Amino acid sequence: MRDVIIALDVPTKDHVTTFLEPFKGENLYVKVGMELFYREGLSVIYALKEQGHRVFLDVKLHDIPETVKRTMQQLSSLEVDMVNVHALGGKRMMEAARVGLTNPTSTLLAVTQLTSSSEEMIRGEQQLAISLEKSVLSLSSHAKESGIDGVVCSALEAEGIKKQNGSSFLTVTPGVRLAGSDRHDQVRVVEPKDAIHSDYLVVGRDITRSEHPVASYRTYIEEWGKASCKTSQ
Ligand SMILES: O=C(O)c1cc(=O)[nH]c(=O)n1[C@@H]1O[C@H](COP(=O)(O)O)[C@@H](O)[C@H]1O
Repeated sequence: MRDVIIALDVPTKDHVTTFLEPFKGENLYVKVGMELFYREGLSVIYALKEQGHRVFLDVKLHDIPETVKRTMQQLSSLEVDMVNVHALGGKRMMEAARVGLTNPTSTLLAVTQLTSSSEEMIRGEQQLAISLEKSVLSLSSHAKESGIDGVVCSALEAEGIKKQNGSSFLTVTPGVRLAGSDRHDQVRVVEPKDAIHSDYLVVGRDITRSEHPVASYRTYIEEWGKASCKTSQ
C-alpha cells in the first residue's frame, strides 16, 4: 500500500508508450480510465501487465445489480489489481459487484462523491439534505457493508472514513495537487503532504501533462512522504 497511482488519461496506446518511455525499468501503479479503455480495450491492460505494471481499471460501473455482476464476471479474467463501481448505485449493486468479481487478487473499490463535486452541487443538483461529508461517510459505510474493499474519495474525507470503517478499509484519493498547480475541474483538492490518511494517491494531469513527468512523479512521492512523517509524530 501507499502508492502514487498515475492516471493514464491519454487517448491511445501509442500515447501510453511515449509517456512511459522515460520511466523504463520502473514498475509503476497506473490507472486506465474510460478514455483509453473504450479506445484500446483489453489489449492495453494486457500490455501494461506484461510490462510489470500494476493496473487500476477505472470503469466506475453504475447499473442494475445483474448487469454489474455479469460485467464484473467478464472483468475478473483480466486480473487487474483494482476495479471500481459507483457507490451511488446502491448496496444491492455493490453486493452484486462483489459476487461477480471472482478474481481474489483484484481490489474492489466504490467511488463515493466525485472529487469534482462540491457541497453546492450535491445540495442543488442531487437534492441531498445532508452535507457532502455525511454523504461520503454514508456511502462508505454502505460500501463496507456490501463487502467492498475501500472507497475512492477526497483525501479531505479519508480520516473520517478510516475512523468509521477501520484502518484496513482502503482510501484511494484523487483530487491531489502540488501547491500552486492548476486544479482544473477538481473541487475537493488536497496537497500530497496533507494526505495523511490516504492509502493511495491518484494523480493524472500534474504528472501526465508535466514537461518532466518523472520529476513530477518523484516530487509527489517525496511530498507525500512528509504526510507519513506527520502520522509518526
Ligand atoms: O475513480 C477515480 O479514479 C476518480 C474519482 C473521483 O472522484 N475523482 C477523480 O478525479 N477520479 C479520477 O482520478 C483522475 C484524476 O486526474 P487529475 O485530476 O488529472 O489528477 C482522473 O482519471 C479521474 O477520472
